[in-house]
Amino acid sequence: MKRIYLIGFMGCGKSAIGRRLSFMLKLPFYDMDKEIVRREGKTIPEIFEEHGEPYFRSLEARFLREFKSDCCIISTGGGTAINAENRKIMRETGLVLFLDAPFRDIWRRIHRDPNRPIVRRSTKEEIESLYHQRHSAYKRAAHISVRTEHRSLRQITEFVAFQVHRLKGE
Ligand SMILES: Nc1ncnc2c1ncn2[C@@H]1O[C@H](COP(=O)(O)OP(=O)(O)O)[C@@H](O)[C@H]1O
Ligand SMILES: O=C(O)C1=C[C@@H](OP(=O)(O)O)[C@@H](O)[C@H](O)C1
Ligand SMILES: [Mg+2]
Repeated sequence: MKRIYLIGFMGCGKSAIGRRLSFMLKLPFYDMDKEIVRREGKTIPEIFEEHGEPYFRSLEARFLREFKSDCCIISTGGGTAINAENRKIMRETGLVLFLDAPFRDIWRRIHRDPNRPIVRRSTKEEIESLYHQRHSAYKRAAHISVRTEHRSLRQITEFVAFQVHRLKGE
């Protein structure tokens, strides 16, 4: 089996669902943000502040270009799927799932989080506009879209696991 990628806007649940899915499917889990933080020895806000956003984007692209393992779950960052080369790599090396959450759920989850530099530097209106701008890139990248509204983490994880089994059986 190839890789399973979770994509979507900040706060849609990529990290939380990826971790649960890895327990459920007994597959290794990689959270791209955490891998980048570990390799750089800096937090995401520190990387943004000290080196700028383009440098962070180059680290995301390099992670995908150089990553070697198969049969694993990868939670991307909210901006990963915006890059065309990243989309191509993900679609060619795995199954790409878009966690499609409504903006009001997203905003409730992220607006007070100090670890997301894009949220820290923007107004609610700017984040909402970014949410709409990015939506089509997520749709383009994804093999499957999963609507998360009114669903618990457990329900979403079970649904994603079901989709993975279904596709494996085809
Ligand atoms: N469907 C959901 N129901 C309840 N809480 C959720 C749901 N999706 C995400 N969360 C919570 O929202 C927060 C942000 O989720 P996270 O996995 O960090 O998002 P992402 O990695 O996509 O930015 C976490 O505390 C997570 O547990
Ligand atoms: O949407 C974005 O551009 C970002 C999302 C973050 O990941 P999450 O989607 O896990 O919050 C992290 O990669 C960084 O703060 C930039
Ligand atoms: Mg995350």
